[in-house]
Amino acid sequence: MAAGAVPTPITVTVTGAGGQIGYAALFRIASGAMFGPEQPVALRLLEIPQGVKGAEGAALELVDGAFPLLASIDIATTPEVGFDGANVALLVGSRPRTAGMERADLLAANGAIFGPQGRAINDHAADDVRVLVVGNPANTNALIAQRNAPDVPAERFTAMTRLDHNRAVGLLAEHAAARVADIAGVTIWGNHSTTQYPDLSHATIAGRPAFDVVGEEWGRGAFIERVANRGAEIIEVRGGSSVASAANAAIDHVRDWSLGTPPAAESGVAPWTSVALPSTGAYGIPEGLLASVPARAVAGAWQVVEGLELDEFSRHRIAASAAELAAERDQVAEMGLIPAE
Ligand SMILES: NC(=O)C1=CN([C@@H]2O[C@H](COP(=O)(O)OP(=O)(O)OC[C@H]3O[C@@H](n4cnc5c(N)ncnc54)[C@H](O)[C@@H]3O)[C@@H](O)[C@H]2O)C=CC1
Ligand SMILES: O=C([O-])CC(=O)C(=O)O
Repeated sequence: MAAGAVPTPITVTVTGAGGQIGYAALFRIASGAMFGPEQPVALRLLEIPQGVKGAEGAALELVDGAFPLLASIDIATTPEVGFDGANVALLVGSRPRTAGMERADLLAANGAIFGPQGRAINDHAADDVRVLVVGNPANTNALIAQRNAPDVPAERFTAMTRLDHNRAVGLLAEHAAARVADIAGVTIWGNHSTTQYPDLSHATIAGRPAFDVVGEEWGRGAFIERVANRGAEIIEVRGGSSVASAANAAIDHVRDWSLGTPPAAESGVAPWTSVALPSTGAYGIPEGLLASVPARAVAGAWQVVEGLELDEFSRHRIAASAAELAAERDQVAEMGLIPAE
């Protein structure tokens, strides 16, 4: 690109853009939080007819934000139009859980959304499309979308466990009275559900093993329970599911994917984050399941952090969450939501 030339806008399609997470995410995307302060964005808001007014209202307010990086705003009501030329697809649109519901209850309600969206991404999105599924049950919805998009490389489909990751880091920092910036090596393994395994066995706080600082009993007990049930805790306290922290995590996820995982802080521990990616069999997770693993983004692609030693506790927890994902996969296969192998 010639010096001083303006980069081509990145087209970001946000489904459920008229809903709560959409509302919290759009303004930050427009402000440059996702791709940096030099990169223009074209926003595409995909909604169903009942949600269009919300998207229209958000679009009016986006104009009123006078964001220098916002190249255009379009509203679509079909996935074919909504994903046309999309470079980044944030699949948020789906029904949120309310008090007393488990994620499995959402499979039937939301699974049907992601097949047609996967097909539209396959047929209409840009060749470099990158997909992040936020709508729950996120991992299995992402599997449905991915399996319905056979022409898109499987690893371009991801599901969001960055919120769990950020929760784990935030709660560890709070408990240890440490700085977030001093924490490294936290991993969320498995499903974005209560079977997830927030793992501190490789974590460090200012270079010291986290278990030496907070104790293994807390790190393998109350900590895991708190992180895995944080979504329900938020629903109980706020009266609705996480919104701003979810939007924040989605932006963190796509920003790292596009710009790379930031370099190590002073503690020197090579950083990683947590991403649900189609498994290639690493760490004993059955191939194809979208399970959360430790990963870093390099040159626009996620790389799984390899070679971490897992003790019996960790292996058991990872296998249990992977088994839940396999059961969800079998359930949606029975429902005809993913094509037969
Ligand atoms: N992975 C994660 O860490 C988290 C996931 N979530 C999930 O995110 C999803 C959205 O949450 P909220 O924004 O709070 O819900 P919301 O109900 O405020 O918004 C959802 C929006 O999606 C729209 N929608 C429904 N079906 C659609 C379709 N087929 N195409 C396009 N849009 C569609 C609705 O009209 C609505 O405007 C929920 O499934 C929630 O459980 C929420 C927090 C964290
Ligand atoms: O718990 C929910 O339903 C929303 C969610 O995914 C979370 O906050 O982690």
